[in-house]
Amino acid sequence: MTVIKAALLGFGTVGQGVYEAVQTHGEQLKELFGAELSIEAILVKDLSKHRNGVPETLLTDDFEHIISIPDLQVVFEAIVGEEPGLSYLKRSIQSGCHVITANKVMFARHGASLLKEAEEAGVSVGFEATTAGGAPVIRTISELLKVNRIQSVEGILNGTSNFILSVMREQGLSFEQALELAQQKGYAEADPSADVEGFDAYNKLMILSQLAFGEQPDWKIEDVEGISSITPEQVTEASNRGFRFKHIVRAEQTEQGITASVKPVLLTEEHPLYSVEGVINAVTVSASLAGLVTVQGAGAGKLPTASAMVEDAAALAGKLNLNSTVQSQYA
Ligand SMILES: NC(=O)C1=CN([C@@H]2O[C@H](COP(=O)(O)OP(=O)(O)OC[C@H]3O[C@@H](n4cnc5c(N)ncnc54)[C@H](OP(=O)(O)O)[C@@H]3O)[C@@H](O)[C@H]2O)C=CC1
Ligand SMILES: N[C@@H](CC=O)C(=O)O
Repeated sequence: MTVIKAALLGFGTVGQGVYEAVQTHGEQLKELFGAELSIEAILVKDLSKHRNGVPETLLTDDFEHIISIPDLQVVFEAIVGEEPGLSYLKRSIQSGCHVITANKVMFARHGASLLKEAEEAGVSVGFEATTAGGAPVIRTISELLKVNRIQSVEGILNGTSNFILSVMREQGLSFEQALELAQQKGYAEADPSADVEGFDAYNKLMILSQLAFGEQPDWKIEDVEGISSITPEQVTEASNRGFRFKHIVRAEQTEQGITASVKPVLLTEEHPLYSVEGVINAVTVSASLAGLVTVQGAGAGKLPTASAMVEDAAALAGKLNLNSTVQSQYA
């Protein structure tokens, strides 16, 4: 059987979601590609961990094993931190693979150079999953607003923070209880301080700024404010007065350059982001011709994030090599 060989780096919340999505939506992918998308190997850090629902023979802790798979065409990356993700993706690009990443920490800092390397190598980089999970904000800006000049982007970009603020208000949970729930649901980062101190939203804003304005604002990481100091009493008092705390990011093109902010804000019912609740993210783009365009959807979690990654894979239809009748060891 003709297969498109793919590898998966990381088998945590997101990696498991990608594996599941490829299995449950294999027919749709096959129809798009005219061949089966086959996950040939999965890179993990700790081989001794018990993993459900995946053949043990697929697992490896050695990237060299992955990169030496003959005719490998697609590498999905869902591991944590700048390195080794960046090096693995560079190696994959140099080997002629298309890469698809969810790793925003890495992509916020190195996305522009990775995209350049990929262009030179004639392959593509999918990064929809880096920003706003399953809500297709990257594709909306990069493919549907190509002629428009983007004036600003504003929104809620951290699912964990929005979830915490929502359940503190709705269910009267403490900050710690709400965070624990977000962790159980697979929304939070491995180090959740990235979520609640605002750095995750900061990284996503950097990615959007690069995409929308071709550059990132020149500002210091100390300017980022998270939600960790907001108390249940403040949430309740705000709610009684008709306000909701929301963690809002904003970047705007001005004559002086790009200005940006990442901070909690009190919103009234009239504000469009007031009713964006739970793990949902929303981004409003102000575009020169289209006006205000809002994209909204689940900003974190296993399947919404996997959705963004397999949709990036779907965008490779027509770019993949289907001439070889490659034999998968599993087909
Ligand atoms: N969770 C979410 O909703 C979203 C997460 N992301 C991003 O996706 C990426 C993955 O997130 P998530 O799945 O939640 O994270 P997890 O912590 O659940 O999983 C991380 C996976 O990466 C593996 N890993 C970590 N370090 C290495 C390494 N050095 N070499 C090989 N494998 C490694 C781990 O291996 P092992 O299992 O052996 O420990 C694990 O399988 C992160 O960059 C995150 O920021 C993006 C959008 C949404
Ligand atoms: N921890 C992140 C996961 C998705 O990017 C979040 O909560 O938004």
